[in-house]
Amino acid sequence: MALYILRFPCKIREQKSYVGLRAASCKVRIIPFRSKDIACQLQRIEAPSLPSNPAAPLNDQPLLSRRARRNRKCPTQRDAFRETNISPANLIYPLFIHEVEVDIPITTMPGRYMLGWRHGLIEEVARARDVGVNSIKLYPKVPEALKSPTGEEAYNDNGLVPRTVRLLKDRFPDIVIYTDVNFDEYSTTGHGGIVREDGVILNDETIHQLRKQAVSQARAGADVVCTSEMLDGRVGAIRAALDAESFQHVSIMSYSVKYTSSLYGRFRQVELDKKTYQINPANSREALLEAREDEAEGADILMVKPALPSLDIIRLLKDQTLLPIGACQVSGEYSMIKAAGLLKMIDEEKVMMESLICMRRAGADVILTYFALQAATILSSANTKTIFN
Ligand SMILES: NCc1[nH]cc(CCC(=O)O)c1CC(=O)O
Repeated sequence: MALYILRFPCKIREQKSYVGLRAASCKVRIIPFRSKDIACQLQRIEAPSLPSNPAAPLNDQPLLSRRARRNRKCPTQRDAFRETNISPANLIYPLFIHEVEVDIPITTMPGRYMLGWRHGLIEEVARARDVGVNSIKLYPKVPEALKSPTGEEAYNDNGLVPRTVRLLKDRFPDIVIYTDVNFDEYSTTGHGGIVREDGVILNDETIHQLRKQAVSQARAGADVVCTSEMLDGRVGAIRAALDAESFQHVSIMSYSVKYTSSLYGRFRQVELDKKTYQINPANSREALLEAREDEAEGADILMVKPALPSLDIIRLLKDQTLLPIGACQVSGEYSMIKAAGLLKMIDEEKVMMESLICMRRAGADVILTYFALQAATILSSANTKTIFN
C-alpha cells in the first residue's frame, strides 16, 4: 500500500471528501500546510511494505499518474498518435460551369470561377488530378432562357451537365463525377420544387422530374448522383428509376441533412424561403430521421450540409449508420475563411486545413470543398508533416 501525504492550506482542511477519496485506497497522513499561494499538494512516498531507503528525500513534485503531454513532446510522437488523417482522396472538388468560353471570377468567392467550357474546365480538372483529387462535382449555371416552372432542361441529354460529363469522361476516363440532381437551378422560381399557384411546393410531381434528371446524368456517365433537394421519397424514387434503366452501378449520395442555412451565399442571389423542405438548423433528431429514411430508401452516402456548423450531426450520423458520411463545406464557409484571410485576420491556410481535419475527426469520410485543390496541393507538398503537428 502506498502512503500519500496530502498537503493543503489550513483553511480547506475540513474538505473531508478530498481526504476521504485517498483514504479509501491508501493510508493518509494529514499535514496542514501554511501557504497563501500553494493550493493542494499530494505527495506519494515509498509504500511501507516495499523495501525503502529511509534516507531518500521526499519527492516534492505533485503526483500525476497521467501526463498527457508526454505523448506530445516531439513531432514524431505527435505524428504517431494523431487519430485523424486526411488525404486528397477524401476530397471532392466542386466546379462551377457555364456555357461561355472564358473563366469568369465569382466575386463573393475569391479564387473561384465559372469555368470556361471547355478549356478552363479541363485545365482545372487536370490541376486537381495532379495533386490527387480525382473526384469532382458539377454546379451548372443554366441560362435564364432555358429555365421554366417545371424545369424540363434538367433532363435534356444535351444540356450543360450531361455534355460536360461526357467531355470530362472522354478526356479523363478514371475520374469520378458527382452530379447534382436539383430542381432549383433549372426552375424560374429558384425553388427546389414545382411551385403551385398558391405557393405550395409540389413534392411528388417534382420527384417525377428528378428521376428523369438522374437518369439523364447517369446516361451521360455520372458516377454518383446527388439528391440535392430535400423532398420526401426522392432517394427511393431515383434508385428505382436508375435501376429500371440498368444504372444499378450508379451511386446515390443523398443530401440527407441539408439545413436552411444562410451560408449558401453563392446560390442565394434572391432570398428564398426554403423552410418547408430544408431542415431547421436548430434540429438534430429530424436530421437523424432524414438520414435513416434515405438509408432505407437505398442511399449509398449520406451528406451533411453546411459542414462546420454541423460537426455534431456528422458525428451523430457516423455513430448511427454504417454508410459513408460526407460533409459539404458550402460557399459561405469558403467565403468566410477566404475573406478573413485576405484581411489578414486569420491565417487562411491553417484555418482551412483545421476546418477539414475537424470534419474528418467528426466522422466525415469525404469532404466536398471549394478548397479541394488548394488543400490537396498543401497535402501533397514536402512539408505535409508540419501541417497537423
Ligand atoms: N440546389 C442548389 C444548391 N446547390 C448547392 C447549394 C449550396 C452549396 C454552396 O453554397 O456551396 C445550393 C443551395 C440551396 O439548395 O439552397
